[in-house]
Amino acid sequence: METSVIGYPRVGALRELKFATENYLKNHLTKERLQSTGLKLREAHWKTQQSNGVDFITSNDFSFYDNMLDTAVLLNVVPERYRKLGLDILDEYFAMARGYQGEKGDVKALAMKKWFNTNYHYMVPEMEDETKITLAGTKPFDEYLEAKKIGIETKPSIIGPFTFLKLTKFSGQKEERDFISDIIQAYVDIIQKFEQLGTKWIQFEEPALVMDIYEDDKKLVEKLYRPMLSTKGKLKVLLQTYFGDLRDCYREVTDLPFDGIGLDFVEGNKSLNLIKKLGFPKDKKLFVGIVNGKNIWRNNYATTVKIVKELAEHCEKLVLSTACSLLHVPYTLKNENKLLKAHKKYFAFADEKITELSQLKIVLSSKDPTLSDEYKKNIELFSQKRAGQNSTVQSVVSTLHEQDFVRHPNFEKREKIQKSTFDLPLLPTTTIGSLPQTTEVKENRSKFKKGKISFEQYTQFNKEKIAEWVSIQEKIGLDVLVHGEFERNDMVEYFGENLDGFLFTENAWVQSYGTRCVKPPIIWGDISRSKPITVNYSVYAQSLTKKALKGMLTGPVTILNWSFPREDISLKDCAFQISLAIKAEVLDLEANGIRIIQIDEAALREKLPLRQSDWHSEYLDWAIPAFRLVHSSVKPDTQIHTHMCYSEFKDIIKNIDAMDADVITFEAARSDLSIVDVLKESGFKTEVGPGVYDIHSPRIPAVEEIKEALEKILTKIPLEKLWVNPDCGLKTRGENETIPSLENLVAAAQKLRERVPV
Ligand SMILES: CN1c2c(nc(N)[nH]c2=O)NC[C@@H]1CNc1ccc(C(=O)N[C@@H](CCC(=O)N[C@@H](CCC(=O)N[C@@H](CCC(=O)O)C(=O)O)C(=O)O)C(=O)O)cc1
Ligand SMILES: N[C@@H](CCS)C(=O)O
Ligand SMILES: [Zn+2]
Repeated sequence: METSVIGYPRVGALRELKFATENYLKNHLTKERLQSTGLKLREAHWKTQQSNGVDFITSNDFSFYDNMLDTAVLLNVVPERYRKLGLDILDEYFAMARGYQGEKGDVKALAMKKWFNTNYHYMVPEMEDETKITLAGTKPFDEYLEAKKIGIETKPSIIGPFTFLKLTKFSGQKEERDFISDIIQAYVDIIQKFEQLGTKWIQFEEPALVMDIYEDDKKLVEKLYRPMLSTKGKLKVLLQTYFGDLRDCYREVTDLPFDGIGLDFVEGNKSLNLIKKLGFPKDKKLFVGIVNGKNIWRNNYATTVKIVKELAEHCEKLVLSTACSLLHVPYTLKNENKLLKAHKKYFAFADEKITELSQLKIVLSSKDPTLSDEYKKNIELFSQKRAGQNSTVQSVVSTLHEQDFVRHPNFEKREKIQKSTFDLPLLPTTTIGSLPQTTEVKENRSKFKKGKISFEQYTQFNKEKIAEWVSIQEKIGLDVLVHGEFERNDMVEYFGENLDGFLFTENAWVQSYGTRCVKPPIIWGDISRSKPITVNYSVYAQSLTKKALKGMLTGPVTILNWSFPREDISLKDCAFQISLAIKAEVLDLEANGIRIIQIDEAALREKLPLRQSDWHSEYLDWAIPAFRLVHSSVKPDTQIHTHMCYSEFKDIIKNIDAMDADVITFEAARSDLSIVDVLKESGFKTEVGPGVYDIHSPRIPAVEEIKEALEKILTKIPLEKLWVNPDCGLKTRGENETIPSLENLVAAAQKLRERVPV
């Protein structure tokens, strides 16, 4: 039996690529040094997989920013505004990713969106009417040859044409169908080029096939792949799907002349049944996605062996594979010195997952898999009961009542009460919470963690920073202030560190977008709060100003979705446990005089099933209540805000309104304010702050630009419902970018207020 890895992480076990790229972007590192860091990482990654006996090692899974962006550049899908800058290829690439403001021009970045149901974000390709799709790059070929040079035959991976088209934005009059013949030709050229290079296998990634697929899409798949596959000669083609199953198009896909098809048996609930019911073509290899690429718990060998045995009855050629790219898990447990052995043995990061693949290969190749040592050890591990139970929390969750999820009085009454309590101007200005995490802010935390400074010194620094920024915010003229989140490494990891039931890591970084990474905490046991978490800093910050200052919390669904969740209890129960802990924090903030509390639910959509038919039964029916439970007991004049970013909101907008917050801020500028139409059409009741500028770009938005955005929004949203704020938190920005941007935001709001008759 062979093994395959769909993709390997790329940022470096110690985030080498992040630091090199950020230094290059600050002009602290040459292009050559950046390129050589990339090459070293690629080689190391291939060798790790080779030494673990992986048979299908992927190339072109590396990227300096994002694979979707790489594919766009490869296919010549580069909007004219970036070409016009006249930059070299790499800098043009970064301009698309981050925007550009300099001597050559001023352009915004491409839109950024969540990659299916993960916390990874991709750059949205933009097709203009003038775009001519053609094979315009050499990256996949170059990287294939690099691996070959060191003696490793890889399967190059490229986002497939179906997924590429489905995730692309068409900015002109032309539509998807106008680009089909060109995209086919470009992919034919890719196939032929690999054929010439003597490549054995190529992988097309098509996660969009696990979404709801209708007749038109099935026809499109056929239209794209038939001609592509007719030119493949000796080259073998693997169609790799992940994040779900192919229930809508299984027959059509298996009828196409692929040489291998990769299916997901972790998230693909129906994959096994599809094969049992409809069979699997004898001439194709089935790549069995069985090692979870998104969570860090060890693979259960008994379950895997059972599934593989069942599959073997229907398929002749099986290849064991990861269920998706390992991009979504950290590199290795080897760099975790603080996790106890007793905990570590339950986990598998990317490298340990590769070891699991090689163990499973041996286990499954033996006559009786159940007799092998590795199998027995694994059975033993899964038979042990883990510590970490909290019966009080379990019993509170089990006795929750309908009324626990309802806030009184209703929204309309609260809105009136709050308008008079807060007496804010029209178009109140605010920010999303975090303020620049400068080198000093990070150093302060790092010194405290290493024991170089005391808790008092650490806290004192944060308080000084808060005081400095309360004063800056007042000077800028913002109406509702924030304390700045200087004490937080991350909005989820921080709460994980302060709640019972979580474990944390030292180096378990996972890429979220571009050079930015997160260290998701691990949910080990039942979750509870033993002490107030944010009250001291919030109360201190509020004491410095007469203006309202928002208490800042992360919501239960987001804490759950951006952690590595347990697999032994339901997500619903786990979410409710977190709700109760955050609810206690909300009530403490309120009791200590904090009158506006923001409960971020940036990841609300993340675990929403990719298929609409599964939404309610599997997710929304507990995710929305989980949020309502957190704020249902606050007073009518306590204003509850929430915030969301980088997701598709359109189809769940009514559910978002049903969260029953008083105000919601959305990321919008990065996706062309498309949310505004949705808000209007849905009759959204909650007050809203669609972000008026993109915070992931170093660009400083001009007053006029923000004013225009606001004017556009005001054609759809009533003036008295509108808040003015950036897209998301400002932690990734420098102070020199943040202050002028916020000054311009306040000036834009001011100009519009002046036009309103009193
Ligand atoms: C808002 N978003 C978030 C998402 N997911 C989260 N879990 N959190 C989010 O805020 N998803 C959607 C969006 C966009 N995604 C992100 C993700 C990550 C960042 C980000 O800025 N990440 C930082 C790391 C943050 C952190 O944990 N910092 C730690 C450690 C800092 C560190 O590296 N220290 C080094 C020194 C290096 C240096 O830079 O000086 C050391 O100690 O050796 C901390 O501050 O303690 C990143 O840099 O990637 C933003 C948006
Ligand atoms: N309060 C958080 C939300 C990010 S989604 C922040 O401002 O960083
Ligand atoms: Zn956000």
